[in-house]
Amino acid sequence: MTHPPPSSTAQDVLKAADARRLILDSLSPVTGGERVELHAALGRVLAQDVIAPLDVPMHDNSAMDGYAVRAEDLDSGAGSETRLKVVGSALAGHPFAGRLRPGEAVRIMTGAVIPDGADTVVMQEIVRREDDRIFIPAGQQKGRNLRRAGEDLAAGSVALPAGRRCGPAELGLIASLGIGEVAVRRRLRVAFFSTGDELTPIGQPLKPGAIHDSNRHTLAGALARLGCELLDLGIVPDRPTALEAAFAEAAGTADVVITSGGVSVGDADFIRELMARMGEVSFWKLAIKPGRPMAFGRIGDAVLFGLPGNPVATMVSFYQFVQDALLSLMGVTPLPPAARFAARADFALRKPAGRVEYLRGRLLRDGAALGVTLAGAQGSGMLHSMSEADCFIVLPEDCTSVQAGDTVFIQPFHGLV
Ligand SMILES: Nc1nc2c(c(=O)[nH]1)N[C@H]1C(S)=C(S)[C@@H](COP(=O)(O)OP(=O)(O)OC[C@H]3O[C@@H](n4cnc5c(N)ncnc54)[C@H](O)[C@@H]3O)O[C@H]1N2
Ligand code: MOO
Ligand SMILES: [Mg+2]
Repeated sequence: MTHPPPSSTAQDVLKAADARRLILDSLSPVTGGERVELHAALGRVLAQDVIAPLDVPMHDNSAMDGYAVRAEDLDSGAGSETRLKVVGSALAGHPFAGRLRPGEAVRIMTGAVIPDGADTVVMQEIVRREDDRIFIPAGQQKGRNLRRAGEDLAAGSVALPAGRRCGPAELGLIASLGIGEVAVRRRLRVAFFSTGDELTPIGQPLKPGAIHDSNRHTLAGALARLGCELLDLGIVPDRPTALEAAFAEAAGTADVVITSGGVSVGDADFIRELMARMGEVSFWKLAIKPGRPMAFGRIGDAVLFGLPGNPVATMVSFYQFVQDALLSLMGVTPLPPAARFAARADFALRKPAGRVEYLRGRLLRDGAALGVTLAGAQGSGMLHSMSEADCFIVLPEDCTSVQAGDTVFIQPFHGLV
């Protein structure tokens, strides 16, 4: 296979934001879905709105442990305290059966249904009790300490919109509605393989110049966290026929194909040409570091990402471009905004203008302020500092230096996956 001469003209280089937009604009969600039981819905994307079949909460209930009373019995001014007779009790799950009459109160616990006739709860701490009598200071407000029926969700309203990815809060909310099964989009099928003659699976001896394949394991982890169905196609050598067969198999079975390595301009870098021959491809030199080369395209209906081989470049490309693309294909709407926070740098460095740099950083909790330090050496093959890091420090294209004390932007990893 022949290669076009390496090109390094400025117009080849795309800004990260433009590449992201180009990718997202070209994608639409996969079709098809299934119904799953609630316990299996974590990480899944709702295919339909979830409508509340009942009010949440279902009844007016108490927000405090105390006494349910009738506000009109109380002295609302600065006068003397009110004396009431305790005629019964209401606990969560055990409503008071009767109706409150003038001069009466019911002992009530948090979550218990407000008895008929009562309209206010007075918290226990401000009430004096003597046998079955209570004394309430003047100045209580009508309607205090009540949680109204339907105040969280009214029956018939949209509890969760289609396109929402279910996290713990969504599972709890769906359960609170008494719904045990939800309609979700089908899982995204993602095929992935590593490319490179030097790559050796764990457990096999390393020949001279060989290394263990790590990218497949980082990708498997990142994809599993997103809830994708994984098709691990292993290691494929730098041989066009082998790569072509792997692409054909992957594109025939998966929605998305992700490869790592072989995407630059070296003599064994065949990915871009193969993708172009088998389908269509936009090859980009991106104005970012690490992760400069990346191939994006399609073979048939399958979306392809040819990620750069350097292990940290693979991860940066995944988090900056692939993750949102996968969420979009999974049907997530709206995509979560990129979480960026300002932090005080405790390091100094210089960088050339022109590329966004994603440095591996470690957050420092320095009193109320957020600080950040470098997580270690920043070579694009160095996974150790990636494992030490809990955020990317994002230095924009036009930044040329950072001084200790400068404000920089960070992306926490927990916002990425
Ligand atoms: N003349 C140029 N050379 C390079 C450029 C460039 O613009 N002009 N870009 C550099 C950048 S930036 C990167 S990143 C790499 C991308 O290279 P490839 O995608 O072609 O990847 P390989 O050449 O196959 O491998 C690069 C490096 O990564 C190691 N690797 C690959 N796969 C794995 C894996 N699965 N597990 C662990 N390590 C892996 C591989 O052994 C190499 O060391 O190109 C630069 N060159
Ligand atoms: O993406 Mo490359 O990692 O800048 O070396
Ligand atoms: Mg290469």
